[in-house]
Amino acid sequence: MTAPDLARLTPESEAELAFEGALRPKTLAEFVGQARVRGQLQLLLRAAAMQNRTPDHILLAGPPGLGKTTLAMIVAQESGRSLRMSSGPAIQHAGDLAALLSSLVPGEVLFIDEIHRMARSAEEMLYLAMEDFRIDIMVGKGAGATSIPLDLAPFTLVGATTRSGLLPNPLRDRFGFTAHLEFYGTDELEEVLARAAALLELDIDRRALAEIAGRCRGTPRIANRLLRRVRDYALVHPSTGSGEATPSTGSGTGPAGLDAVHAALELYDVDALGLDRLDRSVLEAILVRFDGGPVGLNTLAVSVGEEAETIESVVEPFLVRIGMLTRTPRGRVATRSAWQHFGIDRQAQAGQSVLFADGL
Ligand SMILES: Nc1ncnc2c1ncn2[C@@H]1O[C@H](COP(=O)(O)OP(=O)(O)OP(=O)(O)O)[C@@H](O)[C@H]1O
Repeated sequence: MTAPDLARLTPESEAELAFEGALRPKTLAEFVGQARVRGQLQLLLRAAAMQNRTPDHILLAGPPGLGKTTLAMIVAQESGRSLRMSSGPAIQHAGDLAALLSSLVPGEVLFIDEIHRMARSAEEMLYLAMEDFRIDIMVGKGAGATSIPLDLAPFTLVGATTRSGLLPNPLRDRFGFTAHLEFYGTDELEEVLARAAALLELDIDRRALAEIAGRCRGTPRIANRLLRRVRDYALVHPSTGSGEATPSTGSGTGPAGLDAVHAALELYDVDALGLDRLDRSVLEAILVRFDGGPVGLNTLAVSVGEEAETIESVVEPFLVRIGMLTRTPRGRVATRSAWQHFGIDRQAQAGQSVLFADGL
């Protein structure tokens, strides 16, 4: 049995959703990192407040777990408006969207997660709604069909996407502002972790936090998830504390320390760079089965038994960012760092592949 994927990027259970909810920053000031995006949003919200109008529509683009939902909630909170949440996969017909839009109260913030997965017919309805706060509802079919215009209450749409390239240009152009969320630096992640540890009243030493920060793929969701597993580990194995007495409890084991982090992350199959089982199988497939590449996305997906979309939107962005993978017009190619990280000798590997190709 393989270890559960700690670094998988969507919340996996009700308990995890509740855990994420408890740790979500509620204001822009509490939101760690992404300084440029925070500044841009602040300006946009202040200008709208000064003119007493709904803020412009906002598109949040970036890999999963970087804070898009959190920012949508903050936009509503900071502009003193209520938030309605939906997602692209839940809007499969224009009628679904019409029902949602026509029930918005004036000034409401509508958050559509995974907006790139909305039905095409709904997308087209959204163009008019975003621009003129109006939709046309089709009644009847065929030659007798008529369209009835319906005025909507003004609203702010906040769309989130992990694949902004899939959004049609007319939709992308209707957002007044697009925020591109970047992976977080280790200092920022340490701050995210220190904040979460304080909220969870978890006693953990600074070196342990720094170690987790370096192993969470630049992603706050994974940072919080790893923290939770380390907390479990330290609870079950109190001897993995830092050894320093905790002033508050007087306990001899002290705060959770580096040993707990190393042991918990090894148990959950997260390596020194934060790569998890899927990251490693993608890289190993490229290195061993395809001689380092180039290999096409679909072939790669079949070879590791995973959806191409997951590889493209979840696995690759981080591997590209840490310089292990490049995308070329001919396919994915592993870099020298990837060969080194896996300790595979490129020449020896090429020799083996020739033998296989010759049927020897
Ligand atoms: N800048 C941040 N500071 C502190 N915590 C953060 C930050 N960004 C995200 N988090 C935490 O990470 C978790 C995931 O964030 P969120 O749900 O907003 O990500 P997302 O980008 O919407 O993910 P998805 O694309 O899967 O919907 C939340 O628990 C949130 O508290």
